[in-house]
Amino acid sequence: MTIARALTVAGSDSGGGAGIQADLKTFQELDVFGMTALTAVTAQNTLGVHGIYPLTVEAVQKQMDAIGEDIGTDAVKTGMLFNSDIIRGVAEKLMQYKWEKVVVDPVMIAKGGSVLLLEEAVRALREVLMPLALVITPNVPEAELIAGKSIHGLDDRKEAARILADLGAKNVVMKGGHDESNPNEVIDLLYDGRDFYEFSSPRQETRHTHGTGCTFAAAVTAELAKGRTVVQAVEVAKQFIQAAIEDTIQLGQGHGPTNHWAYRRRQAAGAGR
Ligand SMILES: Nc1ncnc2c1ncn2[C@@H]1O[C@H](COP(=O)(O)OP(=O)(O)OP(=O)(O)O)[C@@H](O)[C@H]1O
Ligand SMILES: Cc1ncc(COP(=O)(O)O)c(N)n1
Repeated sequence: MTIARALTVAGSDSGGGAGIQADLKTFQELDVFGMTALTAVTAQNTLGVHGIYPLTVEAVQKQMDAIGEDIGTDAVKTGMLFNSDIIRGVAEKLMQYKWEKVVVDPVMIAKGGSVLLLEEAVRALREVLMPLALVITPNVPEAELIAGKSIHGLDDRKEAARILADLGAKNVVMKGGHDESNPNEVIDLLYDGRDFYEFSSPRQETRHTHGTGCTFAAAVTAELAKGRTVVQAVEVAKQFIQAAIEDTIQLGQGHGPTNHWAYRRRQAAGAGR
């Protein structure tokens, strides 16, 4: 039996809703064998981030070597990278192993405001990592910072997507969760350097959205690992995150995690009809 493989290079969320925990759960639910290279450990729950403990560049690179020299991978996702040294170290390994299906989720700030990417690292993200990205998945504040442009509504998002593509990302998915210009819908916008594609869903009224960004990007990565096109992968990821947000599981006292089982259960229920 052959199985698609995916590697996530990201931080650990002890609360299980975001970071490598969200990525592994998503890979598993989409029938992809998940592997990890940890960049940092966070002490985190639904109320916020209570501690950040970054790993050394050597530790991150050794983990990537362990995968590259033995198991290999069909796609790679990057999440919380924390500082410019880690970004440069990760970029070096992506090039060494010629991993080309690379999804960069430019994680910067956690829900409660904690900094998951130091300010000094934004330049390295822009200059070193973005040119290696097959897909980059910024939310609105991340896109504003990378593109150096304020964003209000869909036209601004399109303009920012063009700027990000000019920085080297082959495909840009501008996520719409933070775009409050449309109160009824969440539109994720894909730009492939030529055309725009819109993926829309009803906006859910919920505070249980911790880890939506990680989960969405992990689903894109899993589908790419299985050989889907970028458009197909984003389509599945949108359905996956919509199900995970709708079928809420209500854990913790703050921003709770999403439901990583929901998509598979819906598929199974649909197949049984
Ligand atoms: N209220 C919502 N209703 C439906 N879908 C949503 C909602 N909020 C976010 N999403 C979806 O979740 C994914 C992540 O979107 P968002 O723009 O919030 O990214 P993010 O800010 O990186 O995530 P997070 O808020 O977890 O940090 C996108 O696919 C988006 O469409
Ligand atoms: C370790 C870690 N990585 C990423 C995020 C952001 O998660 P998201 O933007 O998906 O809510 C997080 N809160 N913790």
